[in-house]
Amino acid sequence: MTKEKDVMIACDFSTKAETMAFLDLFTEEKPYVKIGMELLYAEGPDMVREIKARGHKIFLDLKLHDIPNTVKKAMRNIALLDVDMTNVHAAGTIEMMKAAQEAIDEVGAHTQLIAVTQLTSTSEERMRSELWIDHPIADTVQHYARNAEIAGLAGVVCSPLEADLVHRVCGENFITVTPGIRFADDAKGDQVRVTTPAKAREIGSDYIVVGRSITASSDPVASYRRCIREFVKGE
Ligand SMILES: O=C(O)c1cc(=O)[nH]c(=O)n1[C@@H]1O[C@H](COP(=O)(O)O)[C@@H](O)[C@H]1O
Repeated sequence: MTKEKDVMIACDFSTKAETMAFLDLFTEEKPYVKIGMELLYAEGPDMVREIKARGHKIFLDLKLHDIPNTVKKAMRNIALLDVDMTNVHAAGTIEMMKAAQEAIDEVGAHTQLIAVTQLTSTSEERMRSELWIDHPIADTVQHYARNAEIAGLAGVVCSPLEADLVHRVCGENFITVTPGIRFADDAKGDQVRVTTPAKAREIGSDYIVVGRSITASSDPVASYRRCIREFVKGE
């Protein structure tokens, strides 16, 4: 079975006006968009409904991490928006991830739930010295992915460098959504575990999440198309 691959644009803007002006640039395609905390906290859920009504698929990235009961209730409200994808932190435990999935199932939404394994801005050194996680990052990612699978989730967020490792433990149908994407000549910024769209394809990511390499580009549509060519089409 060939799985769908796609490019998600991280719309990390602070206002609706900015976001809509950005999306208006795309006259020929309807990119999969990721809406995060910055925009949701500023503009509220109506913004999500509006972008959905314009025909975009939406990954609502709110990274829930709390006690199971609170996460379940919050996830119910996300599920009612019927977005295509949303996420929690795998560090919240299997019980918390199960509670989140239950909320989606109870609402009957088609939303795919995925779990963040280790943020792409985290290094192994920082995990050891600050978080006291004394395991290689790849092992932690694999272990958290397995926990997400046990909880019944559809996949994980991980670095593109780890997509293959995740598929090896959780199978090819388990979705890998991978931020930490940069073109070879781009600045890394706050990201640590990064690679290019072409390399992400080679390693086996299912979706790449691309923010600044598209949104801060002098020609965002051209940069988006470059991601599609390199990652989806393998050209
Ligand atoms: O869940 C995410 O989307 C996410 C997880 C992660 O580990 N790393 C990560 O960068 N992200 C998000 O992916 C986007 C990456 O943006 P750029 O670094 O600008 O490409 C941001 O919106 C982050 O919030």
